[in-house]
Amino acid sequence: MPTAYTADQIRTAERALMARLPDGTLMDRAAAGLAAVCAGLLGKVYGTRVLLLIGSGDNGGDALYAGARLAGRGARVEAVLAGAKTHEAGLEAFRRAGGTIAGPDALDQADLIVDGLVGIGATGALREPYARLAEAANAAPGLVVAVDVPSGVDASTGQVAGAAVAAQVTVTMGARKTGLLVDPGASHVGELELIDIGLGPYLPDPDVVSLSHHDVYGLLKRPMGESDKYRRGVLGVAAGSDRYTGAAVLAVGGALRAGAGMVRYVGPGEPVTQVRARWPEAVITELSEPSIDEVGRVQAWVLGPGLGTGDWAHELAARVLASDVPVLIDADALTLVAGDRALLRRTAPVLITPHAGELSRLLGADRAAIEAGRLEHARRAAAELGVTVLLKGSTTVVATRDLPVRVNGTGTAWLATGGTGDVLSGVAGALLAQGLDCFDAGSCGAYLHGLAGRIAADDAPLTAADVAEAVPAAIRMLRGASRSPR
Ligand SMILES: NC(=O)C1=CN([C@@H]2O[C@H](COP(=O)(O)OP(=O)(O)OC[C@H]3O[C@@H](n4cnc5c(N)ncnc54)[C@H](O)[C@@H]3O)[C@@H](O)[C@H]2O)[C@@H](O)CC1
Ligand SMILES: [K+]
Repeated sequence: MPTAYTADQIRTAERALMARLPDGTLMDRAAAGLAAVCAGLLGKVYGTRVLLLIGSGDNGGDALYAGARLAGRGARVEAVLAGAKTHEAGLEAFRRAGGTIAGPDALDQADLIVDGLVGIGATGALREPYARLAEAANAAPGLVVAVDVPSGVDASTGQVAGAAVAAQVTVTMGARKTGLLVDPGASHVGELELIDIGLGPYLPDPDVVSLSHHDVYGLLKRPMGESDKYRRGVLGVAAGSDRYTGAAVLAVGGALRAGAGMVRYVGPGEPVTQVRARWPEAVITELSEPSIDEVGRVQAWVLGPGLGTGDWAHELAARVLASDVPVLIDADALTLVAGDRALLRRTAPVLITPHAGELSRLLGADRAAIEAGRLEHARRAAAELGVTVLLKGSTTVVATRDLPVRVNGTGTAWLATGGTGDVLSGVAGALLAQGLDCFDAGSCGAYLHGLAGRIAADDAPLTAADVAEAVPAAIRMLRGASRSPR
């Protein structure tokens, strides 16, 4: 399971490791790894032009030592010294190897630009001249390799407060940093290369984790010989209204494709007609009153897509939430809960699946602040509301109390289209009904949904129905990856 850490966690581990090693060993390991990645990108190192952007700390030191190694292999290496001071020993090694100092104009001639401005020691938005150099590097024609963290990205949170380097490759030292996995930071990273500097034994419990194919395949339930549809999990779906019918069709579709043993759909006349036409597999209860008394036993509910937010919807939500099984709350039901927090007073578990706008209503926080600080707000919602939170968006994160947040690594920008959230609630709901807890159902649901999105899109537009359709292919892909040697 890939793990990531805050800057403070990394520093503490580095101190413990450094105490056991001769001075300079870690930086030497870091620089060797960085130089090897740069050499791989350059192909033939001899005769190429490399430009280092050097800040005042050890991040610049890494870059200078790596630059010295590349100069030793015949590259023409220049450094722009951006800080009031420079890592002395690194600069000396760089000069000894034939490296020279240049002005920012040299950026345009470089085949490869190494961003050694700041790493885990940065605080706040990049100051000048760093900010200007970061933007010039992004505009220059050469490949950009970030050392440890793209400068301008907060290593611990992924927040980007101003200008930031957008790298093609980020070479990170010792362990992944949380900010490399969470947007907006994650979108500045490019390919992520992890250099082993021996930090492993000194690392604490991770700040965040991201699941792999193998992890998700291991968490999913598979039908056994004695399974029947009831044992495979019955999901109730309370969704749709006479005004919004599509959401119900998509949520039921997501649930069926993700392997629910049975889906019991409840709703008013219009969506019932649509669901019946599209999904003859669903068992349907048409509601004239907002009640679930006539619905048979279910192991979990999905509540909310297209439900509406009037009195009828409120009453149905109250009835579903009064049940004693896990409930996934999405879309309109999140609006209902934001207006009436008492609905959340229940003993069985709750998984909420908001996007930033829905979470802003639940927390009374600014939407832009949530987009900028996804982790912090997902954690806060889990703590304040006592629920598991799946915060949707460019990086989906799943938070629950007292466990490292799970950051979803699948997905594609093509998923940002109407109805995909309804499919996700069906997929995660099916996993809840199969007996996964809210945290596993949310994180595996997001993972499968993202993977299905990639399969469905294949670099072209998709519809929400395509995503539901691709869920079985996503599950097969997990199986294939889990079988092959790792
Ligand atoms: N500590 C270690 O043993 C190792 C550290 N390594 C490298 O060292 C880095 C950390 O080095 P440092 O702790 O020296 O910190 P950094 O080099 O990340 O940055 C600190 C310097 O940047 C300046 N700075 C901070 N915020 C700024 C801003 N917003 N705009 C402009 N300047 C700003 C500070 O004044 C300080 O001089 C890691 O990211 C990694 O690259 C690696 O060599 C591995 C080993
Ligand atoms: K950097």
